[in-house]
Amino acid sequence: MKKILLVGKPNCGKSLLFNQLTGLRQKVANYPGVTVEIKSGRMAEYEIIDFPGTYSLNTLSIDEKVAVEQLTSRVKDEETELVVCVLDATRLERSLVFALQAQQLAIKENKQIVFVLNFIDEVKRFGHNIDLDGLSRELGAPVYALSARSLDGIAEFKDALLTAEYKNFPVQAPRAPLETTKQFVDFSRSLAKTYAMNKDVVLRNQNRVDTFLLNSFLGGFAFLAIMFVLFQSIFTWATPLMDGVETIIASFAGFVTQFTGEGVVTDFLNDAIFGGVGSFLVFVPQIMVLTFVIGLLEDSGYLARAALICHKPLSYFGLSGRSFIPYLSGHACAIPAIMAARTIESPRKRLITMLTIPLMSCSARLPVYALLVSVFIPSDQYFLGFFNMQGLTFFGLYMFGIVTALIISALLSHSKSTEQEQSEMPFIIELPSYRLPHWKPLYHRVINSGQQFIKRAAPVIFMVAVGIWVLGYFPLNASLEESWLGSIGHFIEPVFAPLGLDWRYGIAILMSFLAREVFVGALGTLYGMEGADENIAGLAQNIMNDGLPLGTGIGLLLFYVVALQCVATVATLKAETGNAKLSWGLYAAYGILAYILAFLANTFI
Ligand SMILES: Nc1nc2c(ncn2[C@@H]2O[C@H](COP(=O)(O)OP(=O)(O)OP(=O)(O)O)[C@@H](O)[C@H]2O)c(=O)[nH]1
Ligand SMILES: [Mg+2]
Repeated sequence: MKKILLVGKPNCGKSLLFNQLTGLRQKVANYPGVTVEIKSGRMAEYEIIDFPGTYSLNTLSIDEKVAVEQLTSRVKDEETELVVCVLDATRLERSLVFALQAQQLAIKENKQIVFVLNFIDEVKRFGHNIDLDGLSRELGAPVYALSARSLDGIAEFKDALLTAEYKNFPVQAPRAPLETTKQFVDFSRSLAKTYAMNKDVVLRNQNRVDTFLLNSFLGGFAFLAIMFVLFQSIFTWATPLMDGVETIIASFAGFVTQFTGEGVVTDFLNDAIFGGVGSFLVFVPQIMVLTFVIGLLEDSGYLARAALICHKPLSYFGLSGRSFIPYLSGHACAIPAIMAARTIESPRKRLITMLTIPLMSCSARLPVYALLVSVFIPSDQYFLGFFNMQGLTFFGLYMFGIVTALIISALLSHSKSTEQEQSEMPFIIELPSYRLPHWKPLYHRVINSGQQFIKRAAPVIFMVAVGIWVLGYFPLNASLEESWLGSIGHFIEPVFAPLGLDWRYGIAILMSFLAREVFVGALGTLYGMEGADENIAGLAQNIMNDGLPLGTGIGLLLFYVVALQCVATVATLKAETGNAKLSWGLYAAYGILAYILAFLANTFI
């Protein structure tokens, strides 16, 4: 298939353009280094390939190096028809250096290249007009202007690609001789001077906000406030939605079981389906709220600033400011976060970041946290009369994960050798413009997060719920305690007794090593079978009736903060580090640490 390559500097809108051309939904966000892997999609008879952003072809960081190697080989590929080089029209000078290098590469392979000036909506808003023909003559290639966001000029550009109109333009070199790096930089500067809008205009608004947000004292304070609001909102905003889902499931269960009458079918539906799978569906809104809040932050332009503010404090723990973004996105899911760590320049800091990302409280932990917090922390207690205690505990759990990750990072980086130290790269990050988040990708991301959560966890939870139910139902007419499940449970009980937990929790915890969310589904099924049918989705109330002490509850929560119960994360770690032993070792190590913490909390609180 004929291929079109989409290249350009980081954060110039390649992925948004890719999405508009192919109809796919690649991740788009307002900081450099969002795309770390090549992705392809189709537009008519063409295959469009979205590349990770690169500042230059002679580059420093690992992720860019990989991208450059891929780019070089793809340009050589016979099927490659065209290179589309995307430029940020509001930052022309910075975009041009790479653009000119990419052009040189294309010319060498006798491939056609076109330039796309993206962000034309912003350029227009500033009242500036770019002379496209003039720029095209200077560059010796066709130049198109468009906005991947407002869709201005997209249809025309698509047309130009489909009709291969660019072929009328012979492959030729730019006007200036380009050999040394200085010549590239000088030519970019002179083009920007003639064609780009006045830099001061763009920077003025931004600088006003940044004097506050990047100020070492106020900025630090603002950072903490933003993080606090972020984690609090997951709890407070989602509560009414979760109550709504709970009510829907309960009434649906009532409606369905009305037809099945009394007997084994109703028991099964109530316990395994509504009690097991249903009690986990209650948490879908929370995952969507979390994705929404992280998405807002990612698309606003603040993240790169946060990375900058955090660079110094993080470096005390052997990490880099660049670790901040993977850490934050690890709160949604560890898998993309581990991959995002590719943008970290230093191999050692990258490894440490990857090994500690699983301690960030990912969305799969949310159901477990929410359930246990509502059991152990009263909903009507306030700290200083203002902060809800449940919300604060939630925040505390996230913090516990982060602090543990920092401590482990510090310990790991302690053994640094001088040779490795010398190979460390400087921390550089480009600050993007502040922007109102784009609703469409954000909307898709939020919906997608809910769907993915269900898709990933529901089959496992379903199987576990059914498995538990069957084992618990037989031998017929025996109590749960005397069932097959009960016998297995009592066999493993001694392992969990030091944590203050009985065999039912033991089963739920063991099962949750398949995936964390299973804990909720497994407990839901178990309680359903114990005859708490009248309160299908009200699992929290059922656990509360058990009267477990606070220390046990906190121990259980800490266990879930630390344990690495996600096989997919281990697989990603294995792929990214190339070290299977290390990855499974980490799975075991975090499991043991989690157990010790739960034991200590149960014993001493
Ligand atoms: N206003 C405006 N915003 C845009 C336009 N194109 C992209 N954006 C925004 O710019 C940011 C970066 O877009 P991406 O598509 O992620 O950029 P990218 O080039 O793929 O970035 P990397 O993957 O990091 O190299 C996002 O916040 C987009 O919503 C545009 O034409 N106008
Ligand atoms: Mg991208």
